[in-house]
Amino acid sequence: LEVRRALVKFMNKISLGNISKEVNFGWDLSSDPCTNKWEGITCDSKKQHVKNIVLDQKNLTGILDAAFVCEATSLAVLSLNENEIVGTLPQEISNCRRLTHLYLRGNKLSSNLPSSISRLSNLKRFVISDNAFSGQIPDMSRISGLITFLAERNQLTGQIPKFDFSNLVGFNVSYNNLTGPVPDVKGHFSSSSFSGNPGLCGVPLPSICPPSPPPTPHPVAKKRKVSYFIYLGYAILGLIIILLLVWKLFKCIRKKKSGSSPMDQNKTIISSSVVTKTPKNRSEYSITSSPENSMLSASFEILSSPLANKLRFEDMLRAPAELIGKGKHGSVYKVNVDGVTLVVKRISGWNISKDDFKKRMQRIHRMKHPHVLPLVAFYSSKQEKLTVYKYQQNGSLFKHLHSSQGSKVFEWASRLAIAASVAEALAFMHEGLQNDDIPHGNMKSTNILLNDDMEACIGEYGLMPNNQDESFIAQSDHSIREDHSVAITTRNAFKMDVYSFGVILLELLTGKPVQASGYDLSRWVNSVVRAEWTGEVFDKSLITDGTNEERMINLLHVALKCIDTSPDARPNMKEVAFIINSIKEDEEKSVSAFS
Ligand SMILES: Nc1ncnc2c1ncn2[C@@H]1O[C@H](COP(=O)(O)OP(=O)(O)OP(=O)(O)O)[C@@H](O)[C@H]1O
Repeated sequence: LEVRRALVKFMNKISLGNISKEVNFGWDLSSDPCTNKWEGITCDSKKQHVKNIVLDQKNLTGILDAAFVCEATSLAVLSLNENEIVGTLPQEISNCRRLTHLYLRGNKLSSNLPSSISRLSNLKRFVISDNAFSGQIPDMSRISGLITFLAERNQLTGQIPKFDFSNLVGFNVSYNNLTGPVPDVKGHFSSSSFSGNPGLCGVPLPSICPPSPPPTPHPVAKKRKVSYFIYLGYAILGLIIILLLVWKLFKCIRKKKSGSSPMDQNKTIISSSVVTKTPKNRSEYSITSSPENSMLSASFEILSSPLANKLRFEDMLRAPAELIGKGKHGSVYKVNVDGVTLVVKRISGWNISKDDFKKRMQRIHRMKHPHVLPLVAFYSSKQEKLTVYKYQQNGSLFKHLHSSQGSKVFEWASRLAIAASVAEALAFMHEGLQNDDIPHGNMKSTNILLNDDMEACIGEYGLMPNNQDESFIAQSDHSIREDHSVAITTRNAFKMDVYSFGVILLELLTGKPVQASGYDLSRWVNSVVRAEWTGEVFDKSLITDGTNEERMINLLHVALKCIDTSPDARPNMKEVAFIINSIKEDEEKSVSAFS
């Protein structure tokens, strides 16, 4: 029964709940996959174990949940060719230990191939042609029985790993972005197996590889050469130390003479504390060598916060910085200044003038709400925009919901409290900033932070370009990009926040992370609800905790309204906050009635 349940879940996910209603299709809990011959399933002769699942060309548009399908531990053939399956090929595919044939040709699968496929030791045929897989091909050299590897027309990169070409009868990696030399195919394959990869070279391709580095010298000569280099290294090191000392001495004398500003010191300190990328060892957010050097402090604005009273820009830049995140919209550093831990966000890719950014930050700062993380300070120059917040050691909502350390704190009452406070805070910000056209722009569970009392605070408000910059938003917000009905206008930018808030509600209710985009989760929930399996949507831990299902359904309805494909049909945040608060009040009443 366990296997049957897992297979139904697999089908539910891969078909997005649109399971065929045809008689004899099967794939439901009331029949048996073997004796009732579910569509596409072949079992062993005793009709006890599922051996093959072949669902080619079945209009499947969901995601492939390998953990569920691999509960059928005898599975040997999984064939899902010519569908429209999205998402990734999950690591759990290696749970299908007996798998011999995996066919995924002609789908919309993307992202890296899981390294776990190298553990599928019984694999004979592996076909992933015509998808959008990227990243490196995992090492499959240990799969001795592999006879076919077809991966043409994907976006694979890196070098071709080791294969035993003498065993392979089919091999094709053409039309990817692979690089480096073609391995020795022992004459088994022609150039058509490798063509369409501009970075590949060598036989059987016409392009010749650049000469390899000269052969390593004879051991004795090499040893002599090595010791020569060691001595030379010492000499250079000595010279560098002497030069450094002279330079330091010179600097001290000059400082004494001219009483130089502490700014001069930043150049070295920042460079050593933050990853360097740009030439001349400028740090990622080093601004000292920019033309605006003299205006450095002027561009840094400390906002009235008890935290920031003593904060100086120089100290912040001088402090050791740890890179804790690098997203599409910038890098985030954790910095400790005089015992206070701060988070500095370096915003990238936003063409906003220094003055506009300054006005925007000041405007946002005036909107104070207990559930919005206050800006401690910001820096705005032509090239650089930085914002400073207090570090929240309890981390983000994302971490608590989805990381393996996910704590018990996240029972229903906490989730409801988080939903209510975030909705209220967002409603407050929307109301105050409507006329200034400043929505949040990037609402997601990593931007909901939990303060010392484990209360939710919205972080990074308004750090996204205004929606006038259509291309930026279109790239950055998948939910919007996928939401074809949305023309990106100023008017519905606030409704995009509502959509994203709806996705956060779905994360709270389902306990499932957003996969490639918020749209995936919305689509899945919508499909399950349409199929009248609403109960299936909810996080198992909520169900086992005995959470009141009616209130969960009420919150789910709010979420579904928020993620309506038509922005006009979505409620505004004030309405959302009102309903969530009434659900919360109901909950509190019922709890006090029981206690
Ligand atoms: N004030 C803060 N305190 C603690 N952690 C924070 C704070 N601000 C951000 N973080 C965490 O730092 C990490 C990186 O933040 P960042 O904003 O770059 O990530 P992101 O939201 O996933 O990406 P992006 O904003 O670029 O789309 C996230 O995990 C986020 O939860």
